[in-house]
Amino acid sequence: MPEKNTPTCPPTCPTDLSLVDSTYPVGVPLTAKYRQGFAFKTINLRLPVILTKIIDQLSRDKNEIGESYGQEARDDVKIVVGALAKFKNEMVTNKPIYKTGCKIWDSYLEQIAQLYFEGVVEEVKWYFAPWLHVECYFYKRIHDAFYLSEPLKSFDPFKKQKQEGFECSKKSAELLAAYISSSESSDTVLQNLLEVGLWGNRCDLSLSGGEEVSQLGNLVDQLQGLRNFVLCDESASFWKILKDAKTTNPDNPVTIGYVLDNAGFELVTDFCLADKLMDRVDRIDFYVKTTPWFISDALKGDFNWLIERMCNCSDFPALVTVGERWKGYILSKRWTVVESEFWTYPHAFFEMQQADPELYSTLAKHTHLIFKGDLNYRKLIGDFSWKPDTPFKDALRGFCPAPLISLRTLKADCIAGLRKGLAEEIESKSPDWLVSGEYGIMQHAQ
Ligand SMILES: O=P(O)(O)OC[C@@]1(O)O[C@H](CO)[C@@H](O)[C@@H]1O
Ligand SMILES: [Mn+2]
Repeated sequence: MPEKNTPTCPPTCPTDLSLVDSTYPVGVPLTAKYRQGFAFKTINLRLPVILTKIIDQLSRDKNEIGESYGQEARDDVKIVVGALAKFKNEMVTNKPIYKTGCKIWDSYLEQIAQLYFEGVVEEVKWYFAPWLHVECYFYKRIHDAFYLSEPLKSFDPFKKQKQEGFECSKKSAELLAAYISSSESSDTVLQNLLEVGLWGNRCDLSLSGGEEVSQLGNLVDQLQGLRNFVLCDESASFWKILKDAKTTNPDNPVTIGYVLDNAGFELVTDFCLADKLMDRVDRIDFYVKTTPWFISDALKGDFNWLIERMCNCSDFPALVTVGERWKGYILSKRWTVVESEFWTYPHAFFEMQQADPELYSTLAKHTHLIFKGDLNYRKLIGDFSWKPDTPFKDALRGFCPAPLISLRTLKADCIAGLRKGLAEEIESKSPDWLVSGEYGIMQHAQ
C-alpha cells in the first residue's frame, strides 16, 4: 500500500497516485484514496475480512461440500481457496485491477483507465479506482474463483448466512405477517409498510462482515420513533402516481418493477409491502441478481427458498398463511422473478441505457419502480460525492426509465437530494450518520 502522502496536485486529479488524509472533496467518484472515507475503510479492512471468512469457511466445510456436491467438488476446494488467497494478496498489496477475460468487465476497466488514468490500465489499482467498480469487481472475482471448479460453478458462499438471517428474525417476521393479515389496505397501512421496507434495509450482512444480524421486536411499533430518522420523505409522489395510474392509462396494466436488495428478513419486509400493494396494482416484477453479491443480496434461489421455508414454519401460523398466498401470486404470475446480469455489472445506473438497453426498456414499461437498499442508491447517484443538497433528479444524470422511489438506509458516504443545511445539522449530532444505517431516505423522481 502506498505511503500516506501530501497530494502534489489538486485532489480531483486522478493521476495523483497517493493516499490523502481527508474525506472526499465535492464532485469526485468515491475512491479509497481518501483515508477518511468509507471506501478506504471498506477496501482496507472490511473486504479482506470477508475474503478470509470465505476461505476459512471453505476449509472447514470441505467434507460437507463433498457430501453435497461430490468428491470432485471436495478436491476442488483447494483450487478455489488457492485462487481466493492469491486474489486477497492482490487486493491488500494494491495491485492493478486485472482483466478477467469477460468482455463487459474488461471494456469497463479500459473506460475507467481512459477517464481517470490517461488510458494506462495497469494504473487502475485497488485504492485509486472508483470504489463502486472495485467493490463490484471484488464479488465478481469471488464468483470467478468458484467458476474454476465445474461442480462448484454456482456455489453460493453466502447462502448459509442469508438463511440464518431469516431464521433468527422469524419472530419479527411473524408479527409483520400477522399485521398484514389483520389490516385493511388503507393509506396508513400502506405507508407503514413502505417504511417497514425502508427499515428492513437497516441490517444487511455486508456491513456486518457477514455476522448474523437479527431483527428484534415489532417493526410496525417502532415506526413512529424511526420517523425522526427519515431525512427525506417523498413517498407522497409514489402513492399519487399509483392512485392516478388507472385513470391516466386505463388500458395499461398497473405494474411495479421492484429492484430487490437483500434476502432474509429484508425480503420478508419487501414481500409484506408487495402483498398490500396487490390491491392497487396488477403485477409486480421482482428483479434479482444472478450471482452471489454483497453477501446478502437476493438471488432467485433465495427468493424461492424464503417463500417455501415460510410455508413450512408450522410454529409461526401467520408466516404459513402469507407464504401460501405469495405462492399463489407466483403461480398466477401476478408476482414474477426477473434475473438480469446487469445488476452484477460495475456500471452506475446512468450507464444502463447504453450498457443494457433491453433492461432499460423493460424497466421503462413499469408504472413505477422501487429501488431497494444502499448499493442500488449508490448506483442511482453514480457513487459520487455530490453536494448533499444537489437535487436527487440531477444526481441521477438522466436515469429515469419510469417514475422511481429509492428506499435506502444510509450505509455509504454519498447522498443527494437533502434540503439545504440538513447534512450539516445531522453531521453535528451524529458524525457517522452517512454509514451507520441509522438514517434513511425515501426519495422520488419522475
Ligand atoms: O445495498 P445494501 O445491502 O443496503 O448495503 C450494502 C453495503 O453494506 O455494502 C457497501 C459497503 O460494503 C455499502 O454500500 C452498503 O452499506
Ligand atoms: Mn445488499
